[in-house]
Amino acid sequence: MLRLSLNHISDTSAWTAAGVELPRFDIAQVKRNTRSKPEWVHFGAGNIFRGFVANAHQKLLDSGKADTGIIAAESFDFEMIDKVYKPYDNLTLLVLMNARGEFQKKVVASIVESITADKYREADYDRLIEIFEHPSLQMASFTITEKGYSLTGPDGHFLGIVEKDMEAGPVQPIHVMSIVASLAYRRYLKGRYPMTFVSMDNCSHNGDKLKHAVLTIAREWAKRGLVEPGFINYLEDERNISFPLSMIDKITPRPSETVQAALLEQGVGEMDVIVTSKNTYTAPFVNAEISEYLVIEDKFTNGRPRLEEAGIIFTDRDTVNKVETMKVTTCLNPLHTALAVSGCLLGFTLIADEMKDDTLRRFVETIGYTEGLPVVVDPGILNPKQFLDEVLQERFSNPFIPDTPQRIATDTSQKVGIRFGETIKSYIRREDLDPAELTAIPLAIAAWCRYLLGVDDEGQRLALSPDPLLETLQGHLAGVKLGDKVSGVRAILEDENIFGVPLYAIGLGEKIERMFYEMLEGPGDVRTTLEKYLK
Ligand SMILES: NC(=O)c1ccc[n+]([C@@H]2O[C@H](COP(=O)([O-])OP(=O)(O)OC[C@H]3O[C@@H](n4cnc5c(N)ncnc54)[C@H](O)[C@@H]3O)[C@@H](O)[C@H]2O)c1
Ligand SMILES: O=P(O)(O)OC[C@@H](O)[C@@H](O)[C@H](O)[C@H](O)CO
Repeated sequence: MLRLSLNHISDTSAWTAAGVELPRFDIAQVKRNTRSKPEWVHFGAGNIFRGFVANAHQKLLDSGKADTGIIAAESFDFEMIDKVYKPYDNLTLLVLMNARGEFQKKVVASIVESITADKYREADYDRLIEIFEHPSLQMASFTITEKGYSLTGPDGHFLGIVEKDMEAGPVQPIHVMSIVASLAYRRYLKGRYPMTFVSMDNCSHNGDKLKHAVLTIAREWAKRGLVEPGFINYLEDERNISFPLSMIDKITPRPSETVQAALLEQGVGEMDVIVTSKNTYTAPFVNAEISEYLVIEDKFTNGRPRLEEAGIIFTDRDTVNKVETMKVTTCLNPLHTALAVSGCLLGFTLIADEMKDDTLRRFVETIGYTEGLPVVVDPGILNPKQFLDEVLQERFSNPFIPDTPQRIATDTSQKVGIRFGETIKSYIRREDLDPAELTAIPLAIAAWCRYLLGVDDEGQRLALSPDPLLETLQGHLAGVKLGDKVSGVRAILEDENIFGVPLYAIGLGEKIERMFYEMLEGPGDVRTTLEKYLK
């Protein structure tokens, strides 16, 4: 039985016989190079990082175009490092699946160190500081989910840990944004060396969001005299520290037990899927689709790996902004969220199965083609219609991609403003369009509110995916049952922090409420409401 470790992959013939591609570079040498000349740290050691970003870098290592690896830093869920990085020598088995169900298997070894950004693990934390004090460091990248950048809670006030970090200064940070600010401060003190921070999360203007969060923390420290004013200038000056925008796209589902079982049949063992106590789904393998796009604003202050030679597009800010707007607000993520909440309500556990359902297919086609495309931003480098065609006809429909509505429904409160609010804003801006005429987007929002009830379309209890606002949102719907004609749904819909638009002022609030109450009438009425509006 093959087991993922540096020792085991040295038996190349056994892995090759199992159809697994192996790294073609000298891992020990790259590890030594990285130790003495660290160039790239990544925060958020999750699936997309291992399945896409690390694999892209491996292409450079394999072809001799890079000689240092990536250092994975985990600031939130330390169990991942302890359970799927260290025991497997930081290796990942990447499984890419095409629409015929064939696996392309590859060992990704470009992550050569894994570190917990845990102030109680001194050796790790000291190494992180050493890395940030090193002039060679070119970039820190991030896939920490949208909520990772959030410093405030539902009430608009700073989170408790953020307040503590602001009081304590750069010595003992807990929140990932404080950790980053504090490491940047060490770099500033050491030599004011330049570097670049690249957010690769699915949020609009991700680089700006990262910059805003890091600067907010730093400014609070400066106000309290805990850092010098020069540090703020250092962070603000784009010749020192840059925060490019990016757009990342590759459907990377949670590791699936079906894939684990198939790997076992193909002779690869010890691939257990782990759900950590912080609810991260992780495994020694990552399963993903083949399609991938990563577009990054080319604004690096201390050099960068030649990732363009691994298929990554570097371009100007305006183009990234457009391509990200196209994907996150129109052509992929809104459709995903609509399938997520409706799929959970209707008992689906696979996105591809939802695409076989006529009503749900019509639902996302209407959001994409009918409501999204008229206001889509055309980035020039990718054609929105072709991108949408590929999403709907190939990517979502691929039955071998084990993606679940439950994964995508995670943190929906953090995403609806971007995924639906931006299109609604475009309808408000355009004189020839009226947001009140929209149908499928309000239906998706109504379905999300109906989902928050925690009762599926058959009237059975529904376990909801984690969401930082879940308690508050469910509080508005407390005691509401099927058949009720009153509820606190209006309080949810009125919250402009969530949707980014005043739904009632633009004639959508009442419409969504109406749809919500129709879905609430009785068992089966989520489906009948969707059918009624999507005829
Ligand atoms: N999976 C995909 O299909 C995909 C595709 C494109 C973009 N993305 C982006 O990448 C993000 C991560 O996706 P993934 O598949 O790697 O998820 P994952 O669950 O495998 O990993 C999430 C990572 O974020 C960290 N994290 C979670 N909450 C955090 C917090 N509050 N503070 C700091 N770190 C936190 C976790 O510890 C983990 O390292 C997504 O939220 C999205 O923005 C994902
Ligand atoms: O990762 P999230 O939580 O922002 O969103 C869930 C999915 O919509 C997302 O991961 C997509 O799979 C991804 O954006 C495809 O590129």
